[in-house]
Amino acid sequence: MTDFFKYQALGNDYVVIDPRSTGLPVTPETVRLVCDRHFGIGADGVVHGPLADPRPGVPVPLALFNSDGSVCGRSGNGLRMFALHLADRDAGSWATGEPFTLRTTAGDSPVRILDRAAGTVQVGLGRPVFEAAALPLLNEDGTPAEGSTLSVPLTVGEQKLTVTALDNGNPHTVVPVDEPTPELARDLGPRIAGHARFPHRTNVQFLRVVSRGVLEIEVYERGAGYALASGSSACAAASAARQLGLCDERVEVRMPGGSVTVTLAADGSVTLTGEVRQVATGDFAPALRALLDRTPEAAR
Ligand SMILES: N[C@@H](CCC[C@H](N)C(=O)O)C(=O)O
Repeated sequence: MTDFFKYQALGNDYVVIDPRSTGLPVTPETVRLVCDRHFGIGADGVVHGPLADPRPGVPVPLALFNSDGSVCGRSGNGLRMFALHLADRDAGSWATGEPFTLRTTAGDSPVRILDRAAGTVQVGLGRPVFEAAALPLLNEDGTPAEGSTLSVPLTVGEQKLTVTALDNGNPHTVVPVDEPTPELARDLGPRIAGHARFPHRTNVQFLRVVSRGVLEIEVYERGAGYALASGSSACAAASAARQLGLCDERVEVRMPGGSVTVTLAADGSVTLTGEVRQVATGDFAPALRALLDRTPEAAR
């Protein structure tokens, strides 16, 4: 039996916990401890699945968690890592390169392993929604905002920003800037992510349009903090740039951990393609397993 399978996508790392390999109770507390980079395995999040026996042609359910223990509806990188996990562990129809579907609280996402040796995996994230109610977004007075979220004003402390917000299974706020830097993401990112106008919080991308075919972003993730890469963030930045008329239907999105390709179809649906790699597989040491089994939820 194997307790965990660790993967990364351009440095955005997740621990896959497969209930067929371990009986570990996956709760917000156990996720926080597993993701702790000093006392646990260390990761930006956990993928828990499959939550039902995988059957060809049937969406495979799974759950996604950020490193702070919060549940998230979709993870462009997490879904692609789990797809590779199914191919690595189960082989068969999961490894043929034929598309299959993963199911999370945000809905169904088609995935496809394009090149197993190179770790090239693709996921479809559907059509993003640029509506205030979808995020949700509040007005400054705390009432629910309505209408489009393209180029809306957002005051953060003394700064008056113009941002584009959207939902692609997760809430995102794209901030066009002249120069995205890690320092900017670490400083302004959390103040936007936890802004009172986002009652569910938001992921944040600082965007520079290099050309109509190349975008550059720095990412501060809701529930995980500064990230070297993020799949749904790359898709959010590309979708916003497309809506604002700033990029073509196929763009390279550059992040500190590397680049992905985002394709924006005429119907608005978004597809992400990029590299995913397995990092490690292993078992929790008895001391850690004892702590994981003793977390409040696990103890119930
Ligand atoms: N890293 C993920 C996004 C994870 C979820 C996000 N932090 C949220 O809470 O919405 C990705 O690659 O999409």
